[in-house]
Amino acid sequence: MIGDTPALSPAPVPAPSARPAYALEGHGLVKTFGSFRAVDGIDIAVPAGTIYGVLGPNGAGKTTLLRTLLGIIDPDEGTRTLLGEVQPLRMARQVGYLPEERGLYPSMKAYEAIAFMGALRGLPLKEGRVRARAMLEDYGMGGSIDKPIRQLSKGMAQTVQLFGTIIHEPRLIVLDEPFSGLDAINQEKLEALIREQARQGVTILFSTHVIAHADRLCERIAIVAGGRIRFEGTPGEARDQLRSQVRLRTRVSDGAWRRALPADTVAEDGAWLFALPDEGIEPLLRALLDGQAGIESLSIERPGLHDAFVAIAGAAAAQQMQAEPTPEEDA
Ligand SMILES: Nc1ncnc2c1ncn2[C@@H]1O[C@H](COP(=O)(O)OP(=O)(O)OP(=O)(O)O)[C@@H](O)[C@H]1O
Repeated sequence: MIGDTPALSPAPVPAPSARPAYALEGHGLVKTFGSFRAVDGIDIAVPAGTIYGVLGPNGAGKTTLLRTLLGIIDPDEGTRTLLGEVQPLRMARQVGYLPEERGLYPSMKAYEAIAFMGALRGLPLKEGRVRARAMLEDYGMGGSIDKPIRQLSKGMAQTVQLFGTIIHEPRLIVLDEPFSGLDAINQEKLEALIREQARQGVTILFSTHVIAHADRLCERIAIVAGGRIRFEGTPGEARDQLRSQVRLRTRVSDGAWRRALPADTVAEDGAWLFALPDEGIEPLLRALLDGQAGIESLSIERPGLHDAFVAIAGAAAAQQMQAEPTPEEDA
């Protein structure tokens, strides 16, 4: 949405040593629409230079949270700091924001649209045009440089908007559901682009309802449901909230060894399934060997981020996420 650009009153870029530890901070944020609390008391801190994911189902409050942090909407309660500035809009030229509702002028040529978006964030048009052409060329979209937006596929137009979001080389990039509407190849390219920006020291904050992207990309995540953060930490820490599962297959179906299996063991697809015991696997292994259970296979399965999400945000929220359309359906 090109028009989504606040009035600019740039603050000077601080020297690297003066840069804040957190690119974005929110404390006690509340945003209500009527009596509905879309953001219901959120504390968040996005470390500078990290890739940070806000993960949650539709309606969780992700967009409202991002917009509140950016200063596009004001919270009813709480405070926020963007790149060390308590008035977020003062840092607008240092920020690239890709809103969920995409939109470009259909008659504008692809490179012009990118340069125009850069100009809205203070980049001279001439420089923007040069950069835009190079970006499209490097990305394998050289054939689309001079095409009007209306002739581009939805995914290509989205890429153009993404380039317009980053052309002015912001220090903070905020992307609202950037993967939706992209096919698998372009999702991969976007992941690579996000990693490359992070390598250059840019902070990336993105929202998603697709757990795999967050799992692959993010150093830290916040799981949001019902306007609240239910978990904050690394994807690994989210997984650690759950115990690993043991999957055991035996050649012998019964025997005294069965008493060694934990009480919560269930049978699934011809295997025994149970949570890894607190004391580890060795005592159980010994009992199985002594009892001649005939171990066919035994695996310890670490929970995935999806399992952690189910446990943290609740099965209902996870089901809602699974019901989301695939990129192809989305396109
Ligand atoms: N301007 C508004 N007026 C009234 N209700 C709103 C407004 N903006 C958001 N909401 C409501 O607040 C809740 C959170 O919306 P939000 O867009 O922040 O969620 P989200 O997690 O980004 O989900 P989605 O991915 O579907 O956009 C939703 O129930 C939504 O209907």
